Amino acid sequence: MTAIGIIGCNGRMGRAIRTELEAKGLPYAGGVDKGEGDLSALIQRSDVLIDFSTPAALKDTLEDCMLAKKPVVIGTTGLEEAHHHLIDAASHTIPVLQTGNMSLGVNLLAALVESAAARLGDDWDIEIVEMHHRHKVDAPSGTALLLGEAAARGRGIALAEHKESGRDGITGARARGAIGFAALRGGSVAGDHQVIFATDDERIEIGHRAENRAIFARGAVKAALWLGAQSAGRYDMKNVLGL
Ligand SMILES: NC(=O)C1=CN([C@@H]2O[C@H](COP(=O)(O)OP(=O)(O)OC[C@H]3O[C@@H](n4cnc5c(N)ncnc54)[C@H](OP(=O)(O)O)[C@@H]3O)[C@@H](O)[C@H]2O)C=CC1
Ligand SMILES: O=C(O)C1=N[C@H](C(=O)O)C[C@H](O)C1
Repeated sequence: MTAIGIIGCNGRMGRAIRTELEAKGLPYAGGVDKGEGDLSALIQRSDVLIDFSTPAALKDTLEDCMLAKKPVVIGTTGLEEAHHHLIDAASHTIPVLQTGNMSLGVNLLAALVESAAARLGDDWDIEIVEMHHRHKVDAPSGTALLLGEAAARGRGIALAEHKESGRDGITGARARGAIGFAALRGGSVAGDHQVIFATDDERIEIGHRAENRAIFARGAVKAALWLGAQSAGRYDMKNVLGL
């Protein structure tokens, strides 16, 4: 049976994944957390790694996984362009799955958003609103960015060139074709996302609400079991879920 190791094992997601492994009777190879545990030793004794920690940990994780030729599932968000380059480079040596959201619901939502964006012209403004618990440190959320990428793909544009986030003060009118982001933080919200398509006189709103972290943990474990049987390459949840 596939033994799964967790990077960030004591965090909210680390704990949720341990609960999921126990519920499914799957072997837990152990975990590391900030200043706790030996990363290389964990990777050696694991068949697949799951990372829900912090972007700062990613470089060491990928390097050690490459040395040991172990697949890794990356759920950590707040990743920048340089992190994505590291993932691309590692994926030539090992299987790597990275996603801003492990749930079936959000990944299906992304497919719907891509399809709607492909059918609607750029006189339909796209805005993405997300709300998360008060402890979240990154914005926009990884999921909001995943949905923004889906919308941009549908439109045949690059998100980086059309992203508008953090509006404040005299911002000027909205640019035609922009994809906007708004981030709310408060309470214990596990993760709400809404995609709004707005044109003159009408609006389409589609969204997803996570009721707790079990959906992310379930997706992460499913992804790890799937990734353990893949060859080197970069994957996302669409590959796992067959979407
Ligand atoms: N893709 C998805 O589906 C989901 C992604 N996420 C993302 O996962 C990440 C973790 O979320 P969450 O569990 O809520 O956050 P937490 O802060 O609860 O957990 C992160 C854990 O990682 C630890 N950590 C920090 N640095 C390192 C390091 N260098 N090596 C190992 N562990 C480290 C933290 O320790 P300390 O607290 O001491 O810093 C903490 O225990 C976030 O980026 C979040 O956005 C969350 C849910 C779903
Ligand atoms: O930090 C969280 O909690 C979550 N992070 C992910 C994100 O940034 O989208 C996924 C989920 O929404 C919960």
